Amino acid sequence: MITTRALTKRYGSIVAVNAVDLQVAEGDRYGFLGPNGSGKTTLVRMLLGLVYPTSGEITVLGEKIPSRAARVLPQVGSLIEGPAAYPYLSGRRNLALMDAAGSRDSRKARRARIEEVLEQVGLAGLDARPVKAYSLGMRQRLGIAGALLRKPRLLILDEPTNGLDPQGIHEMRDLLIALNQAGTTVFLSSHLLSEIEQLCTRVGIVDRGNLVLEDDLTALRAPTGRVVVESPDSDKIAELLNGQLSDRAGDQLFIKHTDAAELNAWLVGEGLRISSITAERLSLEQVVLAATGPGADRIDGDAS
Ligand SMILES: Nc1ncnc2c1ncn2[C@@H]1O[C@H](COP(=O)(O)OP(=O)(O)OP(=O)(O)O)[C@@H](O)[C@H]1O
Repeated sequence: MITTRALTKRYGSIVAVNAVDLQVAEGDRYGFLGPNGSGKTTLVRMLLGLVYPTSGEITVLGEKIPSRAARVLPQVGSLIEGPAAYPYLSGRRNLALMDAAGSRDSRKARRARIEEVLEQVGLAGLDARPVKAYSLGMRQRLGIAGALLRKPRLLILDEPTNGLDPQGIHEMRDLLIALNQAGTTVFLSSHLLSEIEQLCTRVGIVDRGNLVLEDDLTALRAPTGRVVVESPDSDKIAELLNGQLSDRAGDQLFIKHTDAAELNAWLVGEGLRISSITAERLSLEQVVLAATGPGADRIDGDAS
């Protein structure tokens, strides 16, 4: 769906995007995660042919960008830096104007398409109020509705939840998951760890213009090979499993073992009491910290 090879953008002495190799597959919900100023907007703009790379290659839907942008972009919906709309016109009128550009269908078909996208984004009951009276969440959804008019195979969204309240963030997440399940590949940038963790199937982590890690979330969050055991008998367990004990924090023991159920059965068989036992998995935050080092505290962990 999207591939970049050694994609680089320099602004004078600033390297905004540095030799990035990106791989987004059909059906992904891909989260492009990085702190403010790490080059996300620049990369998104390059994907859409709005900014020209200094060097490197971009392929979107099998075609080179920017040279073949005119062929590809009709199949791509996008939302960058807040949706643009005419503030004194209604949402429907705005969508009609977006749709009019490039549509040869009948008026009836166009009206039906507008109602369909409004329904998709949860704005079916929209009245005649001008867009300037909308909440930010409504404007954001109207922007997505505009992006959906062309029934895109791919949605590219730059910080789609910026400025939304927790309810708005929740609705946007549900909307993007529903669109993805209906067949649309979603690529979005964000500086919010929790947003990516809750929404995405694949993640690319960018730090100061460099893609430092790219993988499926399930692979990043796979079991580490340790089991975390909490027990009032932690001293006895630590003694018994001395060779396998990898770490300890009070009554919490980190034991080298791949099967929590098996270990549990064995410990119980030894007459030891277990408060909790689970296979250890890293949080996305731990993965990001490991990939980027101390600078990663600039990525916000909290979406609210
Ligand atoms: N047109 C420009 N001219 C000069 N420098 C730019 C330009 N656009 C971006 N930059 C610089 O490139 C770097 C990356 O910026 P970019 O906006 O792509 O990051 P970002 O991760 O999207 O950040 P944010 O989330 O704040 O938008 C920054 O240092 C920025 O100052």
